[in-house]
Amino acid sequence: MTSPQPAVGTDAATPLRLGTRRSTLALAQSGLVAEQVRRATGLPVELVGISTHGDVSREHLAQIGGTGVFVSALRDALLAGEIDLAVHSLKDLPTAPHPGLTMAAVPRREDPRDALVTGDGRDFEQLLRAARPVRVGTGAPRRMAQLNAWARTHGAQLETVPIRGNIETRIGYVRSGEIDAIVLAAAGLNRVGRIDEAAELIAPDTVLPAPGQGALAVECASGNAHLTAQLAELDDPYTRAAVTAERTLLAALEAGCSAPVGALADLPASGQDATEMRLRGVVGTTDGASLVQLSTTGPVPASAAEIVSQSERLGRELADEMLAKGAAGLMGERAL
Ligand SMILES: NCc1[nH]cc(CCC(=O)O)c1CC(=O)O
Repeated sequence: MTSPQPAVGTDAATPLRLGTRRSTLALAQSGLVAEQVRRATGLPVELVGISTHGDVSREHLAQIGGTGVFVSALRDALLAGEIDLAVHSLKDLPTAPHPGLTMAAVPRREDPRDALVTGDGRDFEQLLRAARPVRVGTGAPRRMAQLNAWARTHGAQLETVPIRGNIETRIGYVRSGEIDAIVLAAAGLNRVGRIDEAAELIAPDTVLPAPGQGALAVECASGNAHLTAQLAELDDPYTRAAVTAERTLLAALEAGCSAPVGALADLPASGQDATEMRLRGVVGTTDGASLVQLSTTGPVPASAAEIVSQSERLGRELADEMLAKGAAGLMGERAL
């Protein structure tokens, strides 16, 4: 994985060290960003594999707090100066900024939707017509709430099975027939080259993705001003605005990373002429019996300065409306 170091004494540029986990998805994401960084800086970039306790003990990890452990190992390496930059799935990052680190770039987001992989290629509604409860592999409260609500509109029943592991392992449960379907982020499937295996890309009107889903965050040490400026070239202002609105909504609902909150900011009108940004949000009980789903619109930020202020305002506005409709009570079930 590590490309050859330039021999000592040569005048080859010192490579930028991009820290990455070794999962297929992490390597794919890091590889994509490494290529963009090479183009933007003209510097060589080497991938540095970071092993985490979480990679060693996955079962335990799921119980002690999911992907947070992976994020921390990369952040520790950044703060220790062992690596220069790290790439995270934005949806795995806590909403609070991390002291000493800067989110230097949010590259252009790809498909934010959830995808459904099924054993026989049937889509969700076809599966619901089966006589027995459909077994869907997901432990995410957000997905459980919205899939259960969807099943209810068809008078059907779901059985959600909390499966764990990386994308390959999860698809394996469907292929072996242990479960009927699995829900995965389309972006992740796409990055590992398996999007063709999706039976359905789920419309956000039915299942809103996790805040930040499909987007990446490129992080470096705040003190590294030169690199921060170079990485800014990778930033996509529109993606930055959208994920800022989504993550502000999440934070304002005071929801943790595993809370049943879906959010998506997009442009309801297509193309360059869009003047409005729409933010949709949902919270619900995991059984899908109660959902609070609302949307609001605001102006598309016209400048870098407006991205933060306008997107944050949109996120807070929608959170206030959702809280007024009882959102807090629905999330409260997590404490039970
Ligand atoms: N929860 C783990 C995780 N974190 C990011 C992705 C996919 C990539 C992305 O959303 O950018 C996934 C897998 C999944 O939810 O299917």
